[in-house]
Amino acid sequence: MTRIIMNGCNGRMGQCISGICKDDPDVTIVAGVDVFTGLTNEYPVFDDIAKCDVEADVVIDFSNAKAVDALLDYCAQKSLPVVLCSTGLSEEQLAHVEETSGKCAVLKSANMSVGINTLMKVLQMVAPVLAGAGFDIEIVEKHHNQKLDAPSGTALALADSIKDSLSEEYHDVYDRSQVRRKRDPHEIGISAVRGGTIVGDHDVIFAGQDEVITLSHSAYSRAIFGKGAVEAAKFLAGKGPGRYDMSDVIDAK
Ligand SMILES: NC(=O)C1=CN([C@@H]2O[C@H](COP(=O)(O)OP(=O)(O)OC[C@H]3O[C@@H](n4cnc5c(N)ncnc54)[C@H](OP(=O)(O)O)[C@@H]3O)[C@@H](O)[C@H]2O)C=CC1
Ligand SMILES: O=C(O)C1=N[C@H](C(=O)O)C[C@H](O)C1
Repeated sequence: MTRIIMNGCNGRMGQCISGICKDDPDVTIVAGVDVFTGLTNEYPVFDDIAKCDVEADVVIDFSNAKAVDALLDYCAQKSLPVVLCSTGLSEEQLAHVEETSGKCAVLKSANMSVGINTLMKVLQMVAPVLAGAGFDIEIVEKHHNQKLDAPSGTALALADSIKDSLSEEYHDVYDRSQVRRKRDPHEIGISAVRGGTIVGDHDVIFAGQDEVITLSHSAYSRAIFGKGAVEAAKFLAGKGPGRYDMSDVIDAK
């Protein structure tokens, strides 16, 4: 039985994961942490990770970038593996993630779905061919109107996958409102749409001369992220210090 601390337990993803864990006999949430304590849960809830004094095997985090530093310090101090899913982390926080992975197991992924993680692999095959043939690369992401960060962590991770696969240097461009020049062929344009209850759509557009290829992923429910996070928690429990990602979880299946 994998014992989970759910950081951000009263948010959209925290509640989704609480439902998934109820139906999975191999996992149990032993405690939750959330600054919002207005919900009733079947496990104790702490308003600060530092107060969470329960025995656990792993933390799943879907909270807020602001919560991540205290979480990393807690996991490092307890040598507790952490599945880090919050997005919008600063460069300093990314360095903190790297440093923490020397003290405990850290699996950081901006998207826990099988589909997006497969798309990343597909992009590494496709992008060198299409970029080599002069296709421009653009990413458009769409999310609900409650999302705090833009562009999405997934859009940034898709762009990173593409850049890793290319021999020439490419750079991300987020805002063209002040630009008075033609598009640089080595740009990866990233655009964010926010509205309604869109769970998460990502289009990777390769635009060439008289032809366009678009690779799209649409999330129809948060369960795809929740199931991935619970599988990641099972995988990470008991692992020693180091950096892991969703491809480790998917490949281990
Ligand atoms: N990797 C992935 O696959 C996915 C990642 N995400 C990311 O996960 C994060 C959460 O998403 P979502 O569930 O939709 O967001 P919500 O805002 O619905 O939930 C986040 C919860 O965390 C709480 N919170 C804020 N600060 C802290 C803190 N310091 N300690 C503990 N809890 C805190 C919030 O409280 P309050 O509302 O009072 O601020 C809220 O209850 C986001 O960064 C999102 O981008 C989302 C989906 C998939
Ligand atoms: O905030 C969300 O909702 C989501 N955030 C993640 C991101 O920023 O990429 C993943 C998913 O698309 C939903």
